[in-house]
Amino acid sequence: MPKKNVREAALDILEAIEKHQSYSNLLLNQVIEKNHITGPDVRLLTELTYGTLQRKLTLDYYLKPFLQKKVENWVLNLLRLSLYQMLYLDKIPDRAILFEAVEIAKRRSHRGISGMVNGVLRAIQRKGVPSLDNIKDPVERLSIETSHPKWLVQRWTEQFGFDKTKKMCETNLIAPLQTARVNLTRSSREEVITLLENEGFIVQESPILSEAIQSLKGNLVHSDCYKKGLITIQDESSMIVANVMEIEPNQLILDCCAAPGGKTTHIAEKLNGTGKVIAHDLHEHKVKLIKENAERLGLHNIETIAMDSRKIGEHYPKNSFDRVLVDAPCSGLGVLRRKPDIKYVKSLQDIEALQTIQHSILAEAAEMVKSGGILTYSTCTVDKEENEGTVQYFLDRFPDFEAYSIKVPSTIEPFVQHYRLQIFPQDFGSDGFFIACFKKK
Ligand SMILES: C[S@@+](CC[C@H](N)C(=O)[O-])C[C@H]1O[C@@H](n2cnc3c(N)ncnc32)[C@H](O)[C@@H]1O
Repeated sequence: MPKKNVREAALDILEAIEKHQSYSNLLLNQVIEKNHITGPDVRLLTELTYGTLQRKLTLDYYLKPFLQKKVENWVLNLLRLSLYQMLYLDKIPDRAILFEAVEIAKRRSHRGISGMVNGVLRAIQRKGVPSLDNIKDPVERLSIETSHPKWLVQRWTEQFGFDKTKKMCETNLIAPLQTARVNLTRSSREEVITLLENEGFIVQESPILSEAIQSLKGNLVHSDCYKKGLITIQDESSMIVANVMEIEPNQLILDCCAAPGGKTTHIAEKLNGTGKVIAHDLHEHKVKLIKENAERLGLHNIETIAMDSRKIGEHYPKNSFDRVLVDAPCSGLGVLRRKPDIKYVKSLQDIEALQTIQHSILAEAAEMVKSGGILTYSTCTVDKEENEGTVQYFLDRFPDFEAYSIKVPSTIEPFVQHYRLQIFPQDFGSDGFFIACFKKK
């Protein structure tokens, strides 16, 4: 198969994202595979795609005075892609950026378009981009400067204050470190670090969790340690969830929203060969991912079922599980560093619709918990109404549960407030995340 030029591949991905064909991370992997892109080109493609997407609103602000009339979407994306390189990447000379942009425009269209692309980029080179100081409203300025929609910056400012919002928006522009969880049923963190170093990776211990490692160089998915089931790629915030569930040997645990199985497998590891985790997700193809992960990690105490967790009451007797986890489908506003497209497509209506689903799943999950058992609710989002609102809904609706103060490692303790934990991306450099526990009386 012919290899596609990296910039053209980036443009394809940007366009597909805008047409809502898929999420950026999935599209990137598909394009890398399809075009046999390898080594430094993978890094460049990732940087170009994520960088341009992350900075979309800022780039549009800069481009606006140079565009006389509306341009086709692919042309706008080509201009964004080129300007991103001109402004944020110092290793690529402007003349190379302009040359590539014009060549792509020529291949895709007629002379008029390539001339216009050339003209706009040259004008920006000559005149420079407009200053952000022209924006007087602080919320609007933060929105443009960090490329988050204004409604979201406004909402976060009302919920958490301007300073916290500013830090969050700025952190969302920084690529996260890859982190992994060591499968402690098979190895220790020290052993895995040595093995990975022998493979040429540069890794270090996580300062916040004893089973976590951080990769400073190299994609751990390609390591032998990963293939042999010694590690799972997982964000540190996600790893906190199984840590607060107070898992003990021989427990029966229900994971209501489990695919691809990051937390299911962590729970199974904590059960250390005893007990059982029953893992649900909506569709068979998603459940398959949990099975594959369990097999890779050599975990035999996991049972998977494709099921709508809004109907679990039809499948199990009441009060049958020691622990129940609802790692709910959510607005995902805590993972904007990994999925920048989310910030442009999620709306207030989405948050409300997701909350309704969360309420239904929690209502069913509540019935499943044994007396004295713990129900854990978590999301990878930062939104007070979605998270705290759901907690309040639950406590009001289920008086047989009480808010249960979560027990976290000492490094995370200062962040627990009112029994629950809202992690911001700037707190530890991990995903924005929310965790609350309820104990059945
Ligand atoms: C946040 S993700 C779960 C991530 C997973 N717990 C992990 O750690 O790998 C939420 C999951 O909920 C699933 N989901 C959404 N609605 C559901 C429902 N009604 N019943 C069961 N699963 C559902 C989605 O398919 C998605 O896989």
